[in-house]
Amino acid sequence: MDKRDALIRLSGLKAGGDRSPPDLEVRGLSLAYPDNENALREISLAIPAGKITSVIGPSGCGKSTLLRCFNRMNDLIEGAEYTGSILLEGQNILARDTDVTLLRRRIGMVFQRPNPFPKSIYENVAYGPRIGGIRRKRQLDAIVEHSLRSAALWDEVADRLYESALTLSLGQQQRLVIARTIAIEPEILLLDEPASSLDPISTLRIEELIYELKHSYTIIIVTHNMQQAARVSDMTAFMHLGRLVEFDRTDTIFTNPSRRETEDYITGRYG
Ligand SMILES: Nc1ncnc2c1ncn2[C@@H]1O[C@H](COP(=O)(O)OP(=O)(O)OP(=O)(O)O)[C@@H](O)[C@H]1O
Repeated sequence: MDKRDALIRLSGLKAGGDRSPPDLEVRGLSLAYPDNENALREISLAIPAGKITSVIGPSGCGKSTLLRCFNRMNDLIEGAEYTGSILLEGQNILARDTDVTLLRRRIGMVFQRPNPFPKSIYENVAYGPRIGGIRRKRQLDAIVEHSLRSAALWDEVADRLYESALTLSLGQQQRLVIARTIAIEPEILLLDEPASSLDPISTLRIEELIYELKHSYTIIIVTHNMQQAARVSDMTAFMHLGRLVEFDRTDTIFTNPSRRETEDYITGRYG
């Protein structure tokens, strides 16, 4: 089995199948936590495939909660209850019988703070493919190199692959986490404020990387940083108090929003 076959097998794609990102559509999604009945209220939106969608809005409006619905991370929160559906290629991923492990392979997530494993740089990236059944060193080497290159980190770490990931700078760690996510070939990437703990230069590198990655993935990014949303995304969703207020092309949201609440937020009148 060559590397591509291995990746295809891991991602559940058909052999020789295309890598065009799948459609993702949210329909009437509501979510309640025990102490917040309206964390999400009747959200509906179609995430365009192969594009970057930003989710913006004031603190506590439900951005991260929405993001976590896409790979069922809210299942891990006791008492979180949701209704509605999210269709991935027409199949409701919120259905009880969804294989959540496979789903999380198809929809990878990167969190706010880099969370590499306390292992070598190589092991961080090889871990997922190995769990997925790839054992041959040559194949793993190829996946590690490809993933690190895709995450724009290879040149900085090629000669120190067996050093601890914790010796990397925070910005490098976040790119490593992105490489680790890419290594299992997801189709969709969820990024929850991926640059918020980074310095401006590392932030710029992550933004450039996100922009590059959109050629291969559908990306949904939660950000507090409106300039970042304006710079990197094709589409922007503005949320407030658990509702989706407006969803449109990013340039429209930032230059000619149709809702007063959106305008107030992007012009800094609140939030
Ligand atoms: N694990 C949880 N348990 C209970 N309530 C939660 C949990 N996570 C979030 N909430 C609540 O749900 C609402 C939405 O939170 P969420 O974190 O999704 O908002 P956010 O827009 O991402 O906020 P921020 O920008 O501050 O990260 C808030 O009222 C929050 O207190």
